[in-house]
Amino acid sequence: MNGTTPSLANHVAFLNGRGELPMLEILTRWSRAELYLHGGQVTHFQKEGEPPILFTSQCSRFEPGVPIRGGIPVIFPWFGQPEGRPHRHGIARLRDWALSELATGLDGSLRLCLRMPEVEGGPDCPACAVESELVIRDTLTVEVRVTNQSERPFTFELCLQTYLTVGDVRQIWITGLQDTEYLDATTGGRRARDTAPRVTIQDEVDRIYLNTARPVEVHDPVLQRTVRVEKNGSASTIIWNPGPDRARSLPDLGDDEYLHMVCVECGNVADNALTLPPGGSTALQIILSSRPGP
Ligand SMILES: O=P(O)(O)OC[C@H]1O[C@H](O)[C@H](O)[C@@H](O)[C@@H]1O
Repeated sequence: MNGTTPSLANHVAFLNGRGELPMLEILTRWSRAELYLHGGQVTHFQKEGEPPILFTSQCSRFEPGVPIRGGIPVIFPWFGQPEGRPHRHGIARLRDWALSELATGLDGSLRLCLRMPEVEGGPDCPACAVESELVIRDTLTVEVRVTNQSERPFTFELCLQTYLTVGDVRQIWITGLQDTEYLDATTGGRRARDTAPRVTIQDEVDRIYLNTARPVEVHDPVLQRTVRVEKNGSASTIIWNPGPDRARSLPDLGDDEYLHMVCVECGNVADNALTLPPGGSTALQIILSSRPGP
């Protein structure tokens, strides 16, 4: 390390997090983040002088074998609960990932690489490698790469299920999805087309928008800011808020917490599921940023 590179020790602490699970706390000159090796999951990202950008439930469980409710779960190799699959949203959010690289940039950014334990191949998932790379500064960049290490084509779904903090979900509006077809999970997956310039949320919303590469912005008049979710390598965007009734049925989400979150998930799911040839790789990237004003 040369003299101009900021020292890692001043920026990263290895801690026992909630439930005694291994956690990294990361400080940069712009921001603070937390990352659990469980699920390889970022659970906190906050810019100096702003409310957190990511939401994590106060009621989340932090236990081996159970997903963390909040932050940015990695969903792979299936989305939801297809018939015959053992867990909702796949295996990646249940595994303990390993830290493979940690480095400071000359500008003061922090870069981390993580690896999901090797999948040797079985009925639920063929042999594959799953890695992620995070860059933390005044923005948060997360990239997940999947490589098919098996000898046959591998079809799968992949998604970064970003939970964003909002002041009051009933007052936000979401842009970037106009004229996009979606599957509405609240009506059994019925197809519809969003013609409105803004998505607003007054009750449960659970939509898989298809064939859209556009960034999405969440405009928040209560927190007086706009959060932007840019993406690369993603054809689907999912918008989810459980609304009051579903929130009450989720044991790891407080009854009123649905008011303070919205998921803007980027990936390739449903019609946009990916197929990799043997040896093939794919990368999915999101970049989260915020600016003042709704
Ligand atoms: O409760 P989970 O398994 O974490 O799923 C939480 C939510 O994830 C996605 O957003 C899906 O579109 C929703 O249907 C689901 O309810």
